Amino acid sequence: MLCTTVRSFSTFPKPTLPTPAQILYANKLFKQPAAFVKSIAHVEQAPKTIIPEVAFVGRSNVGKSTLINKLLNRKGLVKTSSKPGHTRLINFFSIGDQMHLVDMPGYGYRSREEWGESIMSYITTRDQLKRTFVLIDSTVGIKPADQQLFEYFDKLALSYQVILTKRDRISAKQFQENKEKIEADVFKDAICCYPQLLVSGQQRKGRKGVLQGTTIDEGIQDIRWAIVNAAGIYVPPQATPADIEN
Ligand SMILES: Nc1nc2c(ncn2[C@@H]2O[C@H](COP(=O)(O)OP(=O)(O)OP(=O)(O)O)[C@@H](O)[C@H]2O)c(=O)[nH]1
Ligand SMILES: [Mg+2]
Repeated sequence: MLCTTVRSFSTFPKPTLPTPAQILYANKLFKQPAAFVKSIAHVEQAPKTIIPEVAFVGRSNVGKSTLINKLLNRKGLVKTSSKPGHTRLINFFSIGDQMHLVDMPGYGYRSREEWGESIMSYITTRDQLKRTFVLIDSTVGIKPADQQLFEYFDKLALSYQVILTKRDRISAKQFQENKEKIEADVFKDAICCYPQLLVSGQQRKGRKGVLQGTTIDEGIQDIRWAIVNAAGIYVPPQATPADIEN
């Protein structure tokens, strides 16, 4: 059986930060035309392509749809709402026909059973799915449903990575405290989780959106690189920005 070893947080691998060339590559890729592909209720209806996919999951209202718009530099391509439970189907968006971003309905609003059926079968059976990004609201932290999901991913050896959202809603000090707690909770037993916690947020008017020493835009760029990397695109660490431009 896979994933039976429990590693302590102190031995969890250190994240490898993207190089300027890798970030440039990811930003260029995300400038390609983005389009809505289709909405599905069951995995059998998913696009019959071999394009690599990454999926975004998390509690209702955590900011999944908003983040996809931000990654694609589009305002209204993905429908968002201040009311939880807005996204009801599994929605596919393409970038330059090279990759699919998959927006999922949230959990924690309607029954988990209902969420579980269609989404779990997509997550567990879809070969094209290369990584699932689990969004956690940085102002709220990890809830039992998130914890259950992490355990499920680890049990099935499915790779996932955590993105902390709504960074702009709390002070730097509060964010740091919440982040450390989330980090300790996520990595305590996780063995299939990528070690870099990613961060997103909205820019606030009249205030530079700062994320742990970097800007919100830089946080979004790191997420773009993580997606490109998950899709299996390799940009060697020794590549320079000039290599990418040429
Ligand atoms: N301040 C702030 N608000 C955000 C952020 N991300 C999302 N929101 C707001 O949170 C609300 C929910 O965002 P959505 O993107 O629709 O959330 P979702 O996770 O797709 O929700 P469901 O589809 O219901 O599962 C909207 O009002 C967004 O404007 C963020 O980073 N900062
Ligand atoms: Mg949504």
